[in-house]
Amino acid sequence: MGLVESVSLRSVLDSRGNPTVEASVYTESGGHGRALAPSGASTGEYEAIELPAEEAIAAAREHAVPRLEGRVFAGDQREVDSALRAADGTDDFSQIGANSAVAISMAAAKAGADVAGLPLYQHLGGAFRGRNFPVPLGNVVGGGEHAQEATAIQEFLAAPVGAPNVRDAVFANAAVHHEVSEILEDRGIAAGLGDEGAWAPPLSDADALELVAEAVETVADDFGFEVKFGLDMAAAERYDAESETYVFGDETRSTAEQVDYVAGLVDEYGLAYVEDPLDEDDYEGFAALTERVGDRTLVCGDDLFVTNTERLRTGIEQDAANSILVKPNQIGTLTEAFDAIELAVSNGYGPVVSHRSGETEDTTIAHLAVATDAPFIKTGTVGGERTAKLNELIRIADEA
Ligand SMILES: C=C(OP(=O)(O)O)C(=O)O
Ligand SMILES: [Mg+2]
Repeated sequence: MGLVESVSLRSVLDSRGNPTVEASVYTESGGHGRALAPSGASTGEYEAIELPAEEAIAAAREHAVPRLEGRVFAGDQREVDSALRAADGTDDFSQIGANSAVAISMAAAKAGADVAGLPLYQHLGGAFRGRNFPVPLGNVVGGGEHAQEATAIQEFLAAPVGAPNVRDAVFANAAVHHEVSEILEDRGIAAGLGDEGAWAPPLSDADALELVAEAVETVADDFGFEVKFGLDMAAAERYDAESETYVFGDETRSTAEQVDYVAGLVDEYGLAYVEDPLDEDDYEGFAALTERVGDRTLVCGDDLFVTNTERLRTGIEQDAANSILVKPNQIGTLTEAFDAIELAVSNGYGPVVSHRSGETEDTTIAHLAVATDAPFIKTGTVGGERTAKLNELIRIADEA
């Protein structure tokens, strides 16, 4: 039925104007799936390797495609993904590229769904999937590696935790984005947009915190439900291993000071979410912060866990966090992203399915979040490659 007949690969544009890998999978029965790889800028040291698109395509054509065509069924995701692993033969997909791997993995899932005549979320989630929808975390202000001359903290994320449905949540985030723009205009602060479509104003972190707090309060009043906010500090990008300090703008902090600082922000601003507050090697620092504030906010590991079950297991053993960011291209296959979610959930960690700063019109992560009943999805606020996922969530909610 769903035997893979052919796999084709090409290089296309991503949202930063860089080449990325697109895969098409066709089955003998006429099923088809197409998927595109995203790309990070503030990548974790332990992520699977993204190769230059043309290199990844050539390597996958040579090593992976022959192991798939006529040999695996598109609907059998584990079989597809273990064929990709076997074809690559390394731990980090450095042979065929995690970008080729993830594009093929997601395209096969879509071809499997097509053969089964099911929407992707239903194919992935099965008959017993949950009925919840993820709360979208929407990047409204940002800097770090995603914009020049802007905040040191990478992302300020609206979190409409009280929204009654996914549509209202998505529109609340867009309203926060508009509100931020109005406040900036009133204060005469010119700002461009960062890679993810967030405002990138030349503000200190302290000023940006005040501004976003004001914007979410206004929108919460307008919409009549609770809208909080959170942060992705992307602290690994700000950690200087030699001096063992974090440098955020004009401020330099020791690890203990960084823990104090973040714990203070959680209480001062009622933060719903803090991602990568410490360096990607600092399980201990994460654990110290989680002990302090883990009962009232999500402490999420992105660069810390890189969607890798082994690193997540270490985190679980050390009580390092209570949440994991899930980016399929960090690990290379949908199977391993699923495994990370399953391990997280069974240990009380909340999975947050996530886009990358370099994105495409691909909507797989919206389906992945719904299929796994993930409590949160982080996929921007405005901009076509972000709204592709947000609008897909609204469509899924309408049809579910
Ligand atoms: C989405 C992020 O950025 P990037 O894709 O650049 O890693 C992130 O750090 O969570
Ligand atoms: Mg991050």
